[in-house]
Amino acid sequence: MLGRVNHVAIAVPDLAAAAESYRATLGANITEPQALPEHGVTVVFVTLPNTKVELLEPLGEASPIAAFLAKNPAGGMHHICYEVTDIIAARDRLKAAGARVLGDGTPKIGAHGKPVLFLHPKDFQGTLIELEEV
Ligand SMILES: CC[C@@H](C(=O)O)C(=O)SCCNC(=O)CCNC(=O)[C@H](O)C(C)(C)COP(=O)(O)OP(=O)(O)OC[C@H]1O[C@@H](n2cnc3c(N)ncnc32)[C@H](O)[C@@H]1OP(=O)(O)O
Ligand SMILES: [Co+2]
Repeated sequence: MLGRVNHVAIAVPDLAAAAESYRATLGANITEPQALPEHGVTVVFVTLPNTKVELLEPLGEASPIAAFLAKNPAGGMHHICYEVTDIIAARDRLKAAGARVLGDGTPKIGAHGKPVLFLHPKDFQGTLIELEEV
């Protein structure tokens, strides 16, 4: 069911500082900041030869990363995103297996303009999983 790792996400308290650290200190290519109010985050992607790193900063009053940053004020690894070819089939298979699909189970459009869903970290070894249809 799982394809490539699309991205690994890091929640950060200061997106500009994190992006500058990746650009200037690590010499990475980074994208322009993208505000995604429906997801409650602003993102920058670090583009790498084999995958991407997504830097996330909270946006708005009800950001889903606010509690995570309260527990990890300096930031930290937040989720891993796997590609799937059929997100509805993947969702239904996971639900049938007892995994908790977050939200109402309807995919949202993610940062790449593709449908995404999230799976509860307590069901997957303490790691929040994002699925992205490609
Ligand atoms: C940019 C768009 C898109 C893309 O295209 O790439 C994105 O990536 S958007 C990224 C942000 N969106 C989301 O994270 C949506 C899904 N997340 C959620 O619905 C919530 O964050 C959550 C996972 C349900 C957590 O809810 P929250 O209210 O923050 O915390 P809880 O207290 O309910 O947490 C319960 C439990 O889980 C632990 N936890 C929380 N977040 C993580 C995490 N990222 N990784 C590992 N574990 C996590 C939390 O610590 C709690 O554990 P205990 O303390 O043991 O109870
Ligand atoms: Co993501």
